[in-house]
Amino acid sequence: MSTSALTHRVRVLAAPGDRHDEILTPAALDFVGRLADAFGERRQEILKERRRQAIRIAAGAPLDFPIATSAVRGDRSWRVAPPAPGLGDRRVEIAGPPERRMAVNALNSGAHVWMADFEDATAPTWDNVIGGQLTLLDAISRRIDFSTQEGREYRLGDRLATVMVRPRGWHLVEEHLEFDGRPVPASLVDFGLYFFHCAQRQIDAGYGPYFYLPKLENRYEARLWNDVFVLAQELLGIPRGTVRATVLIETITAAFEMEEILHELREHSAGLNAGRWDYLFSLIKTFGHRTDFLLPDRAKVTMTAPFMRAYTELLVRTCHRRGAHAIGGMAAQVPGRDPAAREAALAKVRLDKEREAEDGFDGSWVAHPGLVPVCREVFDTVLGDRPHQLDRTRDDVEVTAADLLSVRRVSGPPTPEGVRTDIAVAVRYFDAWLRGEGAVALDGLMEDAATAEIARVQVWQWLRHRVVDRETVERLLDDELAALGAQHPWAALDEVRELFERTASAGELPLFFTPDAYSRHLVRHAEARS
Ligand SMILES: CC(=O)SCCNC(=O)CCNC(=O)[C@H](O)C(C)(C)COP(=O)(O)OP(=O)(O)OC[C@H]1O[C@@H](n2cnc3c(N)ncnc32)[C@H](O)[C@@H]1OP(=O)(O)O
Ligand SMILES: O=CC(=O)O
Ligand SMILES: [Mg+2]
Repeated sequence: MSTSALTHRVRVLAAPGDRHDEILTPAALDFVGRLADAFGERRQEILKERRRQAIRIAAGAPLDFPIATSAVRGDRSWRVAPPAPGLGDRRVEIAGPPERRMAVNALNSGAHVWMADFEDATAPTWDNVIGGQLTLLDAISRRIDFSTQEGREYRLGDRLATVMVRPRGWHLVEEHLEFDGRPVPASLVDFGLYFFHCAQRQIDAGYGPYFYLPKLENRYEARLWNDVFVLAQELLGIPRGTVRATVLIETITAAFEMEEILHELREHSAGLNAGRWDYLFSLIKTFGHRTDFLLPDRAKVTMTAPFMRAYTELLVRTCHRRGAHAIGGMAAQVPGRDPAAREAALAKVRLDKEREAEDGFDGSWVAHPGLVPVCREVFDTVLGDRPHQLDRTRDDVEVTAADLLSVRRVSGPPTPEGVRTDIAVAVRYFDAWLRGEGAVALDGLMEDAATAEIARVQVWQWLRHRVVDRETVERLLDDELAALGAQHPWAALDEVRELFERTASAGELPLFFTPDAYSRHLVRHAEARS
């Protein structure tokens, strides 16, 4: 692709970092500029529609499977594209931020897929965003090997996981890149830079440019992604249909449009994933104002809760009817070092994966290399030599709108320990995120942006329904901040307090904690460079 007149409309507003010029080439910026030019307005429309939908629901409009698309659901003839090279067998997928050490570990972990994550597991500092692109470029070009000062060697082995990249969601912008004086949608930055530098390299290596798409709320958002793929392939002369993308069903509204989302993306679809943590967050956020949606401690809302089960059962049935992989969600446990805690974590992960494999999922996510064997073992037992179980069409599953929303059966107030835990998680995670870490292990659990969203939105909900009083929350917040300060003298206590107060205890509920926190705390503007 030749650079075009768009280059001067794209500006980098950040100080040059080490090797950033390898990613921010004029041609790559031009490519991202073209995507921003073509899709920036539609992204705005999508955000407006999200707000309109939230208002409709708050005013009492029922959520249901859309009547307008009943023909798509009723037509048994369509299927998604067949699995692309490297995506036929996905029984174990490991997620993690695109950081060099983690990348080598994930690629060598024995998992079939590495989900390189710019969304829930990455705090989007400019260094993390461009560093992540460099990690991907180096990994895919097989020049990522390195040794640490302590003499530890990180070398890619012979059998590597297939790379799938998760760009940031439509709600975020990248303020260090401007197109026509406006920040570029973060989704287009992460997707565009990876696609520009690595799509052809991946094809040459026998794979392709593969993606995970986060936080979609409806079919129009899937259509937008499909159009992005079509244009991106056209611009780089890559055959249409080379891209594959797995959509995370992780919002309550998307659960009502699973078939439509597959249909929109069908020539590029690589199935659906049960993004259970954001799903729970979305449910609370969407219906937080209703007392019948009051949820107790996070630990009590498990995947066997009827409404969570309805969601995963529907996901498997929907995917398999359309020839698409159904990928399970993230069990939050990480192994840790203490042998007893490790055993307990492994047992919990095993149970979770067993349920998924028996329900018909074709594979599932793990958060840590130490969990790859258990996930593999469970899926090996169910799949045997078969790469997947697409033939299990789950015609026995019937899920209604009421089933997806049957929260009443688990609803109730929190325990004092549940309240304390959520405040501790939010405080500790916000501190890590503000320092550039998007995923952390806290008390044996993986915490990331999705789980932190649950923590803060639960506190908001409990305050709103007065099942917890403000004084208690303030006292616990003080305690947690004091404990954090004692443990980490460098912690950004004032910023964390402010972030918590704005997102968990303010009267109005911000839709995400990340956009505003990003603008206030992670953006480091410098003179425009191009
Ligand atoms: C809700 C969702 O969206 S889930 C998906 C998004 N979330 C994620 O992807 C989180 C993925 N997991 C992680 O980031 C990490 O496991 C954490 C942060 C939770 C814990 O990491 P650590 O504290 O480093 O764990 P631990 O000390 O046990 O790690 C041991 C080794 O395993 C590596 N490791 C741990 N997790 C991963 C991972 N997901 N991918 C690759 N390597 C990993 C570490 O880098 C470390 O390697 P090293 O010895 O070479 O330095
Ligand atoms: O992205 C995954 C989730 O559970 O959220
Ligand atoms: Mg998520």
